Amino acid sequence: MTDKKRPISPVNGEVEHEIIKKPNNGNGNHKNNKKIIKRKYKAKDVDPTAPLGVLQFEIDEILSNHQLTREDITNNMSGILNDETIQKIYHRIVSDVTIESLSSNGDGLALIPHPDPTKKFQIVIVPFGLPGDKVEIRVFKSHPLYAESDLLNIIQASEYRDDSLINCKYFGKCSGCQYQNVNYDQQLIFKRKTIENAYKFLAPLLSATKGALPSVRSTEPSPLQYKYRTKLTPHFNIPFKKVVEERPNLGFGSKGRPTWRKDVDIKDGSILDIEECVIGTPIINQGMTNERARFSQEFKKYKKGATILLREDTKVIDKDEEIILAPGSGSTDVNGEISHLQSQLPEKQLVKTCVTASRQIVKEYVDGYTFEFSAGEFFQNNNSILPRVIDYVRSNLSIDENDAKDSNYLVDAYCGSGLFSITCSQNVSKVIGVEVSADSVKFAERNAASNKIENAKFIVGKAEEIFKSIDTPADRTSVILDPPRKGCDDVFLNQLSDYNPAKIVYISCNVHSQARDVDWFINKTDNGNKYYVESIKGFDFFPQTHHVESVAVLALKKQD
Ligand SMILES: C[S@@+](CC[C@H](N)C(=O)[O-])C[C@H]1O[C@@H](n2cnc3c(N)ncnc32)[C@H](O)[C@@H]1O
Repeated sequence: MTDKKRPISPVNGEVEHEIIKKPNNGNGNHKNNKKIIKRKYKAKDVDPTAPLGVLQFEIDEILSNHQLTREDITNNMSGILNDETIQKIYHRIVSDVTIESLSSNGDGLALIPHPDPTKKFQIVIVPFGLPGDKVEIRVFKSHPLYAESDLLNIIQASEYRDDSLINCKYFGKCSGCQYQNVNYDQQLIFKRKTIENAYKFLAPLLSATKGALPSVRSTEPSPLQYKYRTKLTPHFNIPFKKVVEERPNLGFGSKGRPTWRKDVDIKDGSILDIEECVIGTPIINQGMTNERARFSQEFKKYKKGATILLREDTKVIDKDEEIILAPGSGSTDVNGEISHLQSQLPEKQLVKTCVTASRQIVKEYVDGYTFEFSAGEFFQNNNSILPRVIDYVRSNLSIDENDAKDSNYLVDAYCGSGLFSITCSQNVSKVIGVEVSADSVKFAERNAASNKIENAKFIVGKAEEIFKSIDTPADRTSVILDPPRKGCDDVFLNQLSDYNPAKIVYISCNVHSQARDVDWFINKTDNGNKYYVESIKGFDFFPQTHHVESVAVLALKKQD
C-alpha cells in the first residue's frame, strides 16, 4: 500500500506587510528612524481541486495553446503593491478583449497585451464574459500569473450570448448565477466540458492512458431550470461598532463592479439587496419577502452581520385533509400568518412552507419517499432532478443483472439522512449507510422506518473507518460515495481498494476532487488496477450557474 500524499500547489496568494526600519543616521536621534512599510505578495498553498487551484491548470492550458511560458505573462507584484505609478499602468481599462474560454467557475478567460513591454500577454479573468465575446474591461486586481477585471461593455456578442434570456435584474452583478444568458442546451454543453477538463487536469494518469476514460456522457438536464432551489441563505453585514440608521442590504454577494448591463441600475455594495431570487422555489421567495419585511423592522437590534436560512418544507397529506400549520412551523407574513403553498398529486396534496430555524425538522418528498432532516443539515437543493439522479444511480449499482436481489449488498458512504440508501434499497438484501453527523444518522434511521425500509442499517462514523464494521461479501457489494466538496481522503480510498467491492458509484458536487480521487484510486491503491471507469455523467443540479454534479461509475475488469 502506498502512503504517498497528494500534492497541493502554490497558486494564489495574499498581500503581507513587511516593516523595514530606515537605517539609523548615526546622530543618535531615534525620532528620525522612520518605518517604511513594504507590501509583499505571499503565495499560499491552494487545494488544486478548489476553483483557484483549477485556475492554475486553466492558465497552463492557455499558455500551451499560445506557445507562451509563465515568464511571458508574469505581473510585477512588488511594483503593483508598492508603486502607485506602476499600479496605474496595470489597473486600467482595456478594450477589444476577446474571451477565449470559460473557467471552471463560469468566468471568461482572456489574453490581453501586457502593460510591461518586456512581457507578452496578461491572462485576465472576466466574469460574465462568454467565449467569443469581444468586450471592454477594467483590470482592478493583479496576481502573479493573472489579473481580475470587471466587464464594462460588450463590443461584439459571442454566439453563445442571448441577453434576452436573462430573467433576473441582478444577473451580471450577483455572484450566484453565471449562465442566465446562455440557452439551456448550451449550458449543459458547457458543464460537460467542465467535467472533461476536470478529468484532463486532475486525472493525469487516466488521461494519459488510451481508452482509460470513457467519453463524458451528455449532462442530464434539470426538469426545472428556474424556481428549483429549495434552500437559500441571504445575508447582511453590520459595520463594526456602528449604529446603523438605514437598513443594510440583505441578499447575496456581488461579483465586482461590472457595468455591462445598461438597462438596470443596481446599487453597488459587497452584498446586493435582493428581493427575489429567480432560481429559488416560490415558497422560498415568499419566505424571503417575509424575512426582509421583518429585517426592515428589526435591523437595529443586530450588532453584527448574519445569514438567514430559508429552507423549503413539504408536508404530504391526504387529498381532502385539512391543512393545519402548527404555530412557529414556518416563516410568517406581515399579518403573522404562516405562508404556505399547496400542490395536488393524484392521491395526495403537498403543502409547502419556508423554515428559518436551523434545528427545525423539515420534510422533502422525493419520488414517492419522504425524508426528514434538520433544516440546517445537508440535503440536496434541487428536488426536481432527484428522481433522475436516483434512477441513474440505482441502475448503475447492479453487479450482475441476472442475480437475485438477495445476494447483493449496498454500502452508502457519506449517506447523510439516507437519500440514496433508502431509494436504492429495493434491489439489495442489505444496505449499510455511514455518516459522520450523528444528527443525520438519527434522521436516516427515522426515514428508513417511515418509508418502511427494513433492510437498512446506519452507522455514525467517518467513512475512513467504515470497513472495520462492514461484513458484507465484497464481490457482491456495491459502494456509493457522495462526499463533501473536498472529496475522499487517501485513507478512505486505500481502504476502499483493500475492501475491493464489485462496483463503485461516486457522486460528487466537485468533479475536480472526484477526478483526482478516481485517478488516485485506480492508479495508486493496491487493488485500483482491477477497476476501470465504466461511465462519467453530469447532472445539472444548479441550472443558470456553473455548478455541475458528476456521477462516475467504476466496475471491476472482467477476469480472463
Ligand atoms: C454531499 S453530502 C451527501 C449526503 C447524502 N448522500 C445525500 O445525498 O443527501 C456529504 C455528507 O458526508 C458527510 N460527511 C462528511 N465527512 C464525512 C466523513 N469523513 N465520513 C462520513 N461522512 C462524512 C456530511 O455530513 C454529509 O452528510
